[in-house]
Amino acid sequence: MDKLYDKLGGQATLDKVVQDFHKRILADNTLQPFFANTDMEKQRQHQVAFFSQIFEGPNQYSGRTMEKTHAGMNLQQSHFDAIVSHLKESMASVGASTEDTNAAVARVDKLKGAILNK
Ligand code: HEM
Repeated sequence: MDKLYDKLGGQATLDKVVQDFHKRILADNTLQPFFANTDMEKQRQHQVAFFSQIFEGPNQYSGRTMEKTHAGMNLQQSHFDAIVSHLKESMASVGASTEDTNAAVARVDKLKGAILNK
C-alpha cells in the first residue's frame, strides 16, 4: 500500500478531491476566467485521470500534454501557486494527511515548467 493513489483512497477519494478543487477554482476570480470556455464535466474526468496517473494509480489519462494544454494562456507563477493552494485545501477536505498532501504537491510541482511553458 505504498502508492500515493492507494494511500489517498483511490478513485473514490480523487473524485471528491477534484469535485472540491473545481468548486474552489471556479469561486476564485483570479482563476475562473481561464475556464470560461471549458467543458467542466470533461475537465473533471480528465483531471481525475491525470491525478490518478501522477499519483501512481491506473494510467487512464487520455488528454493533452501539460505543455499543449496550457500553451498560450500566459500563466504566471501566481496562477500556479493559487491552483496548488486550492489543491491543498481540497486534499485537506477529504482528510488527506500532511505527508500525502506534500507528496501530491511535490508531483504537481515537477510539472510547473511544462504548465507555465517556461
Ligand atoms: C497544478 C497544476 C495544474 C495541473 C496538474 C493541470 C492539469 C490540467 C489537465 C489534466 C487538464 C486537461 C487537459 C485536457 O483535457 O486535455 C487541464 C486543462 C486546463 N487547465 Fe490546467 N493544470 C494545472 C494548472 C493550471 C493553471 C494554473 C491554470 C490557469 C489558471 C490552468 C488552466 C487550465 C484550463 C483553462 C484548462 C482547460 C483547457 C480547455 O478547456 O481546453 N491549469 N489542466
